[in-house]
Amino acid sequence: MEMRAKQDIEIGDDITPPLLPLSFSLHDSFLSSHCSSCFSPLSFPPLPHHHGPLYCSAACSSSHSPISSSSAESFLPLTCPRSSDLRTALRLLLSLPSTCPHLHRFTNGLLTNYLKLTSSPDFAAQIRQGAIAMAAARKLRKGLSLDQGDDVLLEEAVLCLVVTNAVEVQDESGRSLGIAVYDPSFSWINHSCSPNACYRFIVSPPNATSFGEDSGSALRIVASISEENFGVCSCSEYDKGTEGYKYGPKIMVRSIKRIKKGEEVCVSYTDLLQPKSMHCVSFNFG
Ligand SMILES: C[S@@+](CC[C@H](N)C(=O)[O-])C[C@H]1O[C@@H](n2cnc3c(N)ncnc32)[C@H](O)[C@@H]1O
Repeated sequence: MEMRAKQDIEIGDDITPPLLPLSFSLHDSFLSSHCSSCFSPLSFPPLPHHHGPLYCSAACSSSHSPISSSSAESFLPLTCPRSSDLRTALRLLLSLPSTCPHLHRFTNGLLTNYLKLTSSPDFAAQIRQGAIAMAAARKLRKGLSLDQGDDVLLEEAVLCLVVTNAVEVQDESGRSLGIAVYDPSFSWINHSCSPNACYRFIVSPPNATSFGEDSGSALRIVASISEENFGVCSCSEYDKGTEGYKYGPKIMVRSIKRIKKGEEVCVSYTDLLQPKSMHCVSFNFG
């Protein structure tokens, strides 16, 4: 899938409204200093060696802690590498069907890239290890233990979905606080080394209106089926999307060039200040 402009767009225009995430998680190193729900800095000093979620307000706690506890993330081993990926995937599983009908794309329209990602034996082993940790946590929450023969395909697919679609959420100083997965309005936008749009985050506590949030901008892009997906899926299958969060880091997309109606809208998935040769090669989209 790809996204195209619905109309002519001028440079510097907002092309999406602020979008709330479908799932998100702070990186381990920010769990003790930032709110796990809205990602704003906590007003009290960091709690050393703290691993679970902390919240800035009762509103954040009541919106997020039920999700955090039903996702089974507190049963993950403490030493999991990149546990923000696993927490994001576990939280996403709460809103997805418990079976895995399409390995290639979930019913919310998001691509998993399962076959492509698991074609590398090293990466396949990492995905499997993460999926086993997730499946074991889900079973432990029910007082059960994972059996050797248990199928972890659903967990593997959702972890691949996170790897494919999650973006690093940065604060104003460019620090990467955690990751978030957004619905197809954002996630269907492809990468370009010469993008015509960029994105930024709105990280603020509930009820605080941040700059740009009240701009009243509408969604000015529309899904289009790329050659690769032609005949495999139709946009209407995914129109409803998945219900996301009420709080969390919001994302907005803005044009950085004039874009003509029908033209594909692309962002750069990486820091454009890196040498060009590096970031184009690293995605291996060839
Ligand atoms: C966030 S998704 C973007 C939407 C995706 N094209 C889809 O059909 O859902 C990221 C994935 O899209 C594909 N992709 C993104 N930009 C691409 C590009 N410039 N060329 C080829 N594939 C691209 C890669 O498979 C990548 O892992």
